[in-house]
Amino acid sequence: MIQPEKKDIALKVENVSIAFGGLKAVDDLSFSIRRNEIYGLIGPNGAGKTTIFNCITQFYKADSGSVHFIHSNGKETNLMDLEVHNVIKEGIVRTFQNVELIRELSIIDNVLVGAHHVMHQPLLGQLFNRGKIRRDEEETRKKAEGILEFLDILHLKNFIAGSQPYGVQKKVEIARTLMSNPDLIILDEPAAGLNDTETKELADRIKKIKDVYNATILLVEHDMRLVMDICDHICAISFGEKIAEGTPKEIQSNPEVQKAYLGEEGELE
Ligand SMILES: Nc1ncnc2c1ncn2[C@@H]1O[C@H](COP(=O)(O)OP(=O)(O)OP(=O)(O)O)[C@@H](O)[C@H]1O
Repeated sequence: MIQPEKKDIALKVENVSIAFGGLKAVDDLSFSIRRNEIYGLIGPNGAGKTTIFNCITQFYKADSGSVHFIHSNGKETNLMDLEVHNVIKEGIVRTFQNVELIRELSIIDNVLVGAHHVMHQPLLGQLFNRGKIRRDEEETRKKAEGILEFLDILHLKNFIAGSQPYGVQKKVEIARTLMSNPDLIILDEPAAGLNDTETKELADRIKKIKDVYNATILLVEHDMRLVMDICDHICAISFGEKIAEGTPKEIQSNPEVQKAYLGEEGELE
């Protein structure tokens, strides 16, 4: 694979390792993601995909290695220096393997939760700037509605999130990430639980998100058709180690990858 130039890189994972007890879940893993690309992380069950996501977002602190995020203005941040709640302020957001919405709230309110850290005002500001706060809230609501429209679920905005089909809930989760103007969106198995039609629609949306929101996207996914269809580059891991990296075509024909998947349901087609 042609290595990207430094200025084109958005995320650089270098020699990251983490062990749980005696088990090395991620072992000296390195990869770089280009700005404004869709990058896929694949591997059999238990390969360490979610663990590396957690090491990037600082939910887990890696035992060794570094994770650098490079902003479009060239500023570089070692995410390992940050606490988990500060990672979002760098423009990095994620969705979870299992949808994590506030089930009792309406769809629009769930999306508005995604603007919380942008909206935060000190108490004195809240007392003296009521007009401005109202205008900000209106603007935020309009933005949320715009995102719901982009994802074709604006007509459902007042429905309770927990009452909606899984495909809709997944879209709401994605909508929430878009509220914070992210530079890097991390999607953990976005197609899990979706049917074929929903998966195709999701693939189309993820490509559009990349273009419309000018974001870089990192995803873990077992649905190989989705991965091969939308990813610009893919990293395949097995037992926490990188076994291959390249374009979808290169990954599909890689013998090591095929061996790792032998007997797995997710065939490389
Ligand atoms: N908090 C933890 N404590 C102990 N072991 C863990 C922890 N998190 C992950 N592991 C172990 O690390 C290994 C990698 O798990 P991980 O969830 O990252 O795999 P994965 O590739 O995301 O799998 P899947 O595709 O099934 O979601 C597994 O053996 C898992 O049991």
